[in-house]
Amino acid sequence: MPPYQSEFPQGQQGGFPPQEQRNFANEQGGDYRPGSTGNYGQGSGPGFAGGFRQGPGAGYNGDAGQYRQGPGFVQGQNSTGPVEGQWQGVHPVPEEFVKEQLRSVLSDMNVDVVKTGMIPSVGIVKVLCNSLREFPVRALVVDPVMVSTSGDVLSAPSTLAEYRDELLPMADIVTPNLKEASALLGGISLETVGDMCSAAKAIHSFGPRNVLVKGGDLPDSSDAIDVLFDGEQCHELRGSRIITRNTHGTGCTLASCIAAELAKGSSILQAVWVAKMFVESALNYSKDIVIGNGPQGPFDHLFRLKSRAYNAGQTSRFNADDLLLYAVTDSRMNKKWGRSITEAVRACIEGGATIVQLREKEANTREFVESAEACLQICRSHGVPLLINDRVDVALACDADGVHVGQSDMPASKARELLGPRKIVGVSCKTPAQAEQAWVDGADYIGCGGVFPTNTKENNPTLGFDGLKTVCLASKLPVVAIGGINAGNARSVMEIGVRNLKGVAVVSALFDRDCVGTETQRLRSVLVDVSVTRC
Ligand SMILES: Cc1ncc(COP(=O)(O)OP(=O)(O)O)c(N)n1
Ligand SMILES: Cc1ncsc1CCOP(=O)(O)O
Ligand SMILES: [Mg+2]
Repeated sequence: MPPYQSEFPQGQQGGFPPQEQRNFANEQGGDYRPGSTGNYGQGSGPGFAGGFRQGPGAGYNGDAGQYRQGPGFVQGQNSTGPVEGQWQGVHPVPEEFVKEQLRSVLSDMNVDVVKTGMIPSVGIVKVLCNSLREFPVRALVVDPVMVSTSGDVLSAPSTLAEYRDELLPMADIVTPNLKEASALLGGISLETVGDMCSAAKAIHSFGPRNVLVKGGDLPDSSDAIDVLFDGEQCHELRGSRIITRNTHGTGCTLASCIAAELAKGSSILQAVWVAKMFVESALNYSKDIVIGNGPQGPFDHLFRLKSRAYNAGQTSRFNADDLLLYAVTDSRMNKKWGRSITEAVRACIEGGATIVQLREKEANTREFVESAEACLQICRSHGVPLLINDRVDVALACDADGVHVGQSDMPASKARELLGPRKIVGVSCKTPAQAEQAWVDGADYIGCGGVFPTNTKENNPTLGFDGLKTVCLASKLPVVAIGGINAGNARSVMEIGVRNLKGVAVVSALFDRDCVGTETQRLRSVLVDVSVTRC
C-alpha cells in the first residue's frame, strides 16, 4: 500500500461538516481560525514555476471556488466563505506527506521558482524550509496568507513566528497585504503610503530580499497603490483601483504571476509590475461577472484568451526571445562602408535582427538624439526594440525602448530608476557577482563577453565558452553572448548547453561588411536552425 493511502479514505477530501472544521482549528493549537483571507484571496501551500506547476494554488488559473489543493492542505470554499468567515472544509495534509511531495518535485525537475501560499502549521513551514535548503531554487516568493479581511489571524502565533524567523529570511520577495504586514509587525496600524514604506523596511529587516506591501485595503485611496522595498529604495507602484465584488484570489494570483515572471527570467521589479498589470486587467475584464451567492466572487484569469482588446492595447515591454539576433551598430564601420545609421538599421532589421542597439561612440549628443529618433521610427514600424548604448539621457530624450549599460557606465539601478519599469535595461557582465547585481538592480537581461577575441572593443578580456557558461549558470536573467561572434561560430556559442542563453549580439560581423542585410540573414538562418535543434 502507498505510505499515506490510509490517511485519505475515498470521499473524505472535502466538504467537512462544521464540527470537523473546528477540530482542525483546535488541532493546530493557538488561535488558528479558518476564514477568508480577504481582498487578495488565498493560496494554499507551495507552488512551483518554471517548467512545473502543481495544483490550483500554483498558477494563474486557480481560485474559482470549490476544492483547492497545495502541499499544505486541501480546502473547500466558495463565494460565501468570506461572509461567514468559514471555509466549508479544510483537510490538513500530514507533514511527512508534504515532505514527500516536495522531494518528489524538487529532486526531479529543474524548479526555478517556488511560491508559497497559506501554510497551516509550524511543522509544514519547517518541512518547506528544510526542503528548500536541501534543494535550493532560484527564487522563493512568499505570499504570507495569514489574516482575513475581517482581521482574523489565521495563523497561530507560533506559525507566525516560524514564518518570520525561518521562511522570510529565505524569501526573494514576500507579499503581505496591509493586515498581514501589520500582523508580522505585532499589530501596528498602517494607513498611509508612508506607513506602508516603513512597514516594508521593517519586514525587510527579517531577511527577505524584497518586500511588497499591497495597498488594496488602504483607506481613502482612489488608486491601487503597492509599495516595493528592495533593500535600498521604496518603489511606489500605482495602478487603477477596479471597483468590483470579484476580488477573490487576487493576492494569490499576484504572487503566482510574480513567480511565473521570475521563472521566465524577469527581475523583481519587472515581475511585480507585470503581475500588478495582469491582476488589474483581469479584475477589469471580470468586474461584472456574477458567480456565486456570496459577497466576494472569483475573477477570470483567462481574459487574454477571450478578449483581443486586452492583447491589442498591451505594450509588451521585454521579451527575452528578442535577444536572438542582437545587432549593435558602430558609427566608424558604417562610415567606412559609406552608409548612414538609418540605412544600417533598416538593413539589419530587414535581414532579421530581433533587437537593435545604437552604439555610437563618436556622435555628439545632438547627432545621437537625432539619429536615435530616426532609427526609432524604423524599429517601431517593424516591431523591433531599439536600445541606446551607455546614454540614458539620449534614451529618455527620444523615448527609446531602453538602454544597455556596462560596468563603468551609469549603474543599472539608476538607469532603472530614471527609465521606469516599462523600459528595457541591459547590463554587461563578466562575472557571476555582476550578474547577480544586475538582477538586483532591476535589469532585464545581461550581455556577456567577449566570448572570442574582438577588435571592436579595446582591452576587452576574452571569457571563452567556460567564462560564458559560468556567468549564464549564475544569472537569473536571460543572457546574450557578445564578442567576436559571426555566422561561422554562432552555433558553437548557442550550443554551450545553458537554457538562459537566448542569443548573440554582433557588431563587426554585420556592420563591418559590404552588405548588412545579407550578413544578417546568414547569421539569422544559423540561429533559427540552432533554436530548432535546441527545442
Ligand atoms: C549586448 C551588449 N553586451 C555588452 C556590451 C558592452 O557594453 P559595455 O561594457 O558598456 O561596453 P561598450 O559597448 O559601452 O563599449 C554591449 N554594448 N552590448
Ligand atoms: C561591445 C562589446 N562588448 C564586449 S565585446 C564587444 C564588441 C563586440 O563586437 P564584435 O561583434 O565586432 O566582436
Ligand atoms: Mg558602455
